[in-house]
Amino acid sequence: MADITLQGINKSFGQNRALRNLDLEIKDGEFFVLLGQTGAGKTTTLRVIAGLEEPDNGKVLIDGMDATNWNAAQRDVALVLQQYSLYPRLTVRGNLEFPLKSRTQNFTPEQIKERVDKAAETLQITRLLDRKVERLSGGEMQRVSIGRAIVREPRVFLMDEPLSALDANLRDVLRVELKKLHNELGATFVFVTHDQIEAMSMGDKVGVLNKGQLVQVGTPSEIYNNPLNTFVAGSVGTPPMNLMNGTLEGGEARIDNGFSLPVTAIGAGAGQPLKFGVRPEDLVLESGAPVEGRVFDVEDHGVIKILTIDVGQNRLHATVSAQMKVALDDAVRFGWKADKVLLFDQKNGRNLAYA
Ligand SMILES: Nc1ncnc2c1ncn2[C@@H]1O[C@H](COP(=O)(O)OP(=O)(O)OP(=O)(O)O)[C@@H](O)[C@H]1O
Repeated sequence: MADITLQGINKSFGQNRALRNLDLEIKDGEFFVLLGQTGAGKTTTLRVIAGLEEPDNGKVLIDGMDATNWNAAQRDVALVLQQYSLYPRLTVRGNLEFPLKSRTQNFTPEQIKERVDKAAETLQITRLLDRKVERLSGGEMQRVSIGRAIVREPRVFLMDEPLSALDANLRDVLRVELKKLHNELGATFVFVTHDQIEAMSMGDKVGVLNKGQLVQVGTPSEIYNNPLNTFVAGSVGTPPMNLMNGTLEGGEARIDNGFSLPVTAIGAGAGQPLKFGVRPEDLVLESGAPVEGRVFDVEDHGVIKILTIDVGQNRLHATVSAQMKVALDDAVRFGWKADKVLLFDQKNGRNLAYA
């Protein structure tokens, strides 16, 4: 079990600044998700925590102790990767035993068997123990790689997009299982992904990384409901938040080349160029609503429909009930939930509620 703290970490590869003054605090036993697009610095952050990458400056603390100069083995962390990195010719049991048989470990054969059997049971792969790894499916292989981390009983599990090579159904199953595993083990998990659904559904805390900087850390609902800026607002939600340029006048949002609707006054933002943010589920479609738009696209998702609506020069997404009868090119009327509209500074993208 361990707290992890990164303080002022910088890491460059040549001209390329992968991490910029990164501060991060992960609490003991937390399921912490690092969310970011490709190249944001997620893997580099994990490798710095693991002791596989040396930061140019800054500190890594584990349980409050300065671990910056500790090697990977001293840190007692286990890394699970997207690529399985298993030994294909060994059996599942052979792969699970492997980390316990290295020269620096002093486990008796009984202890090894006990740990392997326990991990296999936890991951429901007992029936596969004698099978060669090369004859497993992708999902089974990923369970084995997680098993290889579990047998070591590390203080921290570092997971680098472990589900991204799996098909969607299997990803859903393993997402739930990983959360259960985290509860059972009570260990600290740091989980890296570019998939916002994974991040929001798994994390106790989510840290949003952009260009080597941590933009916001919060619970999934804080990140969703109160994004620090337009970058975070656009990083979570399917489809993401609608963002429209406009100004605030007399308690109304005047959307450029579009429409006017009331917003709950927050006492800031009048007279300056703004971006108004509203989630697709906070647009309200009903006859008699104040604004008219035209349906550009309809996506039927079974339980809900996602409409793309053109209003003047703005293109908005709205989530509606699957029962709503609507077709391409229909005229629809909508309003919004005035208390759900967020105001962002148009220039720097910051949520005015944070300013
Ligand atoms: N060993 C390396 N040599 C040179 N550049 C590197 C190296 N490792 C990472 N980088 C660069 O550092 C930046 C951050 O990379 P990193 O792999 O941490 O991002 P990431 O968020 O994990 O991306 P992805 O989702 O694509 O894996 C990228 O611009 C990458 O090209």
